[in-house]
Amino acid sequence: MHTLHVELGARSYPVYIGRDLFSDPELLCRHIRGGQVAIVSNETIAPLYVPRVREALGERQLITEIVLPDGEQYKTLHTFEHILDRLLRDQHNRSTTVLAVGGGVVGDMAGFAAACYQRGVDFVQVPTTLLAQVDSSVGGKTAVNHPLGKNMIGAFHQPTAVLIDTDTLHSLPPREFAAGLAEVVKYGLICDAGFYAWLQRAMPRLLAREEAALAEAIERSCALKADVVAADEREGGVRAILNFGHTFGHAIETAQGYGNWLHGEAVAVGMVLALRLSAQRGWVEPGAVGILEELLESARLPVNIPPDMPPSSFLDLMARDKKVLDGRLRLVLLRAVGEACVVDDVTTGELELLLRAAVGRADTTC
Ligand SMILES: NC(=O)c1ccc[n+]([C@@H]2O[C@H](COP(=O)([O-])OP(=O)(O)OC[C@H]3O[C@@H](n4cnc5c(N)ncnc54)[C@H](O)[C@@H]3O)[C@@H](O)[C@H]2O)c1
Ligand SMILES: O=C(O)C(=O)C[C@@H](O)[C@H](O)[C@H](O)COP(=O)(O)O
Ligand SMILES: [Zn+2]
Repeated sequence: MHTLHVELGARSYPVYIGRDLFSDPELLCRHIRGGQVAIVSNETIAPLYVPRVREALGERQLITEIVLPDGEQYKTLHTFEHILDRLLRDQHNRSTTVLAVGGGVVGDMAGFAAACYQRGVDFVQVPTTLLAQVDSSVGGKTAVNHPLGKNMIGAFHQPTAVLIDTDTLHSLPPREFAAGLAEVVKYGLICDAGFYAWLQRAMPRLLAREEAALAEAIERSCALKADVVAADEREGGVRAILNFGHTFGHAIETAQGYGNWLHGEAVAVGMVLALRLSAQRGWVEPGAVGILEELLESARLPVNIPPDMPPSSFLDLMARDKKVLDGRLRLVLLRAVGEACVVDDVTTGELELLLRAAVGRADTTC
C-alpha cells in the first residue's frame, strides 16, 4: 500500500492506494470517529462493494445504507435532498461519518450532503472508478448539477481520508475506464511533461489494466493533484489549472443532457480544443495537438465535438463557467506541454474561429 497526504493544516488527510484495502478493517475504522455511519452508494455499486465495506465497519450503533439511482442525470438537488432525508429520518447526529462508495457522482453528492448536514459532518471517500480514484475523491470539491450548468451548486468540504482500492477497477466497464484516463492525461499536460511522455508509452498496459501501470498512474495523478490542492484549496489561483479542458467539456455535458457524454469524454474533447488554442498562440508546437488526439484515441476517447453543437451553444454555456470573473471568460491554456496557465484575454473572435473549425470535424460516435 502507498500512502500520500493532502497537506491542508487542520484539514490534512491521507490517501491510501493499494489492493484489497478492506481486508484490514482498522484502516477504515481509524477514520471513523463515532458510532454512526451513513454509507452512500448507488444501485450498481451497492451489491458489488458495500458488503465488504460493511464487514470492515463491524458492529456500530447506527449504519444507514443509502442507495442512489445510477447516473449523472441523478446528480441533482433532488437526490441530494433524498440523502439528507435519510440522514434525518435515521437520526444521525453531528458525530456521524458519511462514507461515499462509488464513482465521482456518488462522491460529489455524498460529499455535498456531508458538507451541509448539520452544517458539516465527517466524510470518507472510497472511490471505485478510475476517474474518482485519480481526481474526484481528492481535493474536496463537492456539488450537484443544475440544468443551466455543471456542478453549479456545491461546497468545498475535504474528506478525512481517501481509500483507493485498485481491485475495484476490474469490474469497471471499458467506457468508464477510458473516461478516467482523460483526467490522467490532463495531469501530464498541465504539470508533468515526463508523466505525459510515460503515458504515451504505458497506454497499452493501462488499457490492459496491468496492476503496476495502474498503481503508477493513480499514485502520480493523486500526488500531482494533492500538491495543487495544498497550494490553493479553494481555487483562488493555481487550482484552476485542474480545470484544463473543462470549460469546453462542461458546455458539452450540459448541452448534451447530463449522462449522454461522460465527464471524461467531454473533458477529452475540451483538452483538444484548449491545446489547439494554445498552439494557435504559438505556445505549443502545432504537432502537439495531433499527438494528444492520437493518445486519446488510443485510449478510446473522443477528440471531436458532438455534431449538434454550434459555436453559439458553446459560447452561451461557457459564459456561465464558474471561472468567469468580472464578465471575462478565463480559460486554462498551455504555455508548453506540462505547464498550464490561466488567461483572460481569449477573444470571442478567437473562440468562434476555433469552434467553427471544430464543427467541421464533429463526431457522430458518442
Ligand atoms: N469533485 C471533483 O473534484 C471531481 C473531479 C472530476 C470529476 N468529478 C465529477 O465526477 C463525475 C464523474 O465520475 P465517474 O466518472 O466516476 O462517473 P460515475 O460516478 O457516474 O461512475 C461511472 C459508472 O460506473 C459505475 N461504477 C462505479 N464503480 C464501479 C465499479 N468498480 N465497477 C463497476 N461499475 C462501477 C457507476 O455506477 C456508473 O454507472 C462527474 O459528475 C464529474 O463532474 C468531480
Ligand atoms: O479539483 C478540481 O479543482 C478540478 O477542477 C477537477 C476537475 O476534474 C473536476 O471535474 C471538477 O469537478 C471541476 O470543478 P468545477 O469547479 O469546474 O465544477
Ligand atoms: Zn474533471
